[in-house]
Amino acid sequence: KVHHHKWEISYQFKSPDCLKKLAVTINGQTPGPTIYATEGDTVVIEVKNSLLIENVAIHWHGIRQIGTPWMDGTEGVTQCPILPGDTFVYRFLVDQAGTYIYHAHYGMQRSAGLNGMIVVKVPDGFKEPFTYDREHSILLNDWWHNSTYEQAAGLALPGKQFTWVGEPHSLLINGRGKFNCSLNVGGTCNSTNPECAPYMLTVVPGKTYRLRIASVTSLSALNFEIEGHSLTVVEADGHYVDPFVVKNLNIYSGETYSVILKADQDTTRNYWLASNVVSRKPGTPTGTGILHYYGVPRGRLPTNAPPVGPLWNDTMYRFNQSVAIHAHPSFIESPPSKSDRMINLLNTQNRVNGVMRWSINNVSFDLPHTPYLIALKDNLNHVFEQRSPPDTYDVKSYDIFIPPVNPNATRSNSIYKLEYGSVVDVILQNANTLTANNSETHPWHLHGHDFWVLGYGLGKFDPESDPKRYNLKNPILKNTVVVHPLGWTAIRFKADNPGVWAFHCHIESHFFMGMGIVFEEGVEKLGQLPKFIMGCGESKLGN
Ligand SMILES: O=C1O[C@H]([C@@H](O)CO)C(O)=C1O
Repeated sequence: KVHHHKWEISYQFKSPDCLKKLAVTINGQTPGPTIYATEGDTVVIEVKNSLLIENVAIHWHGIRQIGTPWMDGTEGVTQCPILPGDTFVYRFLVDQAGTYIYHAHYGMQRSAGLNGMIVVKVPDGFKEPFTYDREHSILLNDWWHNSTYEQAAGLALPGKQFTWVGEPHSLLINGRGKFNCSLNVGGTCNSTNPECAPYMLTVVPGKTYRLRIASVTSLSALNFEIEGHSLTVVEADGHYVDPFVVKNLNIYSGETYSVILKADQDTTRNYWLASNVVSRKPGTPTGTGILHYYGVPRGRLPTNAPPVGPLWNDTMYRFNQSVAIHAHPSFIESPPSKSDRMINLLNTQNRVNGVMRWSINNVSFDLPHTPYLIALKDNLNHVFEQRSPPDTYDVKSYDIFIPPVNPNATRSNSIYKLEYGSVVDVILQNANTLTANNSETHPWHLHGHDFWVLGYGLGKFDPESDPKRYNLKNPILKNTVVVHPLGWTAIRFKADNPGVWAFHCHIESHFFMGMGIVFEEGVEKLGQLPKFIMGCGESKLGN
């Protein structure tokens, strides 16, 4: 089956947290419409860019784009941006049931509001390893009142002019939050605006629900809780997991989960849905919604305060939840037992010519203006640096517990070329930032593949002993994985999807500040590239 969608992207005034702000919308909405399809279907989205003076590109996060690498929607990597007034038609196969998201992948545009969910159902007759009566989708986000231009410009300024984006003003649940309007006297905040009425999840007593939960936050790691109810985690990034019960779910930007919720508590009251910042010192109030028991007046708020989540700096709590996730016993896809190449990536915060950057093995990533896919196919070798970035750093002696001894890094747009069909291990190592006694959480997202999560550690990765402890028995497959503060995460994937694929921290400001790399594999296997992805930089429309 082919699903056709017609989207117009435009700026509109929106009040998701009660304060009026220009937001990038899809057909006037933010979040955008949910895309529904069944495994094996084709989705066609005709995107018209009606932003007045801004380009756009849309990434289908978690969709592997096997055979259609030019549909990945990553500006600078797989396509030229869509110019104002132009229309671009995305067309791709959804080959794997599960919960996915879409969002802008151009500059820091995602945080302006261009995001939404993709729900891919299992084919008729397929039995999932759990049952439920109904399903609902919950999209979590963080939200700022200043524009993404202001944010991006501030991050690019040198020295003291550097302006960090700061903690979000609000947390949104399905595009709804509540800013405290008394802090905006004389402004445009209106707490009675129906646009910021809390999201209400209505449940019928005794019924069972599948909640598809996704995070498109620009910065925040979140903890999601439904007051008084436990959640059974059953899916992560499109893969069934061995079910496990949590009081609340830590969810990092770019991740998706399905949880099972039973409406089995006191049916004479309503309960809070709560989204709290974890892993950074919170500066944002709890984002709330309502779990509404059918029969209770909709407007009746719980009289108690909403849940505040775990301690924000309880890394162990989050680490333990990460390691609790395993593949479902009936759906184990075993990883190859060995890898052909090991890439050790050290994540550090640095300065390059006075500008604050993030780097990987001391290389801070810059996107070129000619998309790699086109440059590689057309042998435009001069449009990006041809020297490969380093596969490793001084793993043995680098001290991750102190600010970098050499705070300088270089900027480069060089890429990693992978042998087609080879098995690649990547070990991501977090270190101390430029500030003493500080290390951050980074969710890394790989385009074009799912990878096995072989292991997590806190502290320094030991290349001798840690690989011996890798989970090769029932590792989960994911497209986004967290690296905990001062910790490491090891993943394995097969480089078998011809194309060029970004791999980066899903914190939007961090990728903007250089925290990412790009893999190339098997581009020579691709036929002629479609012309409509071309026309920018040195890629000529007529090529
Ligand atoms: O990239 C970042 O910069 C700031 C801070 O380190 C400098 O202001 C921060 O918290 C980040 O995550």
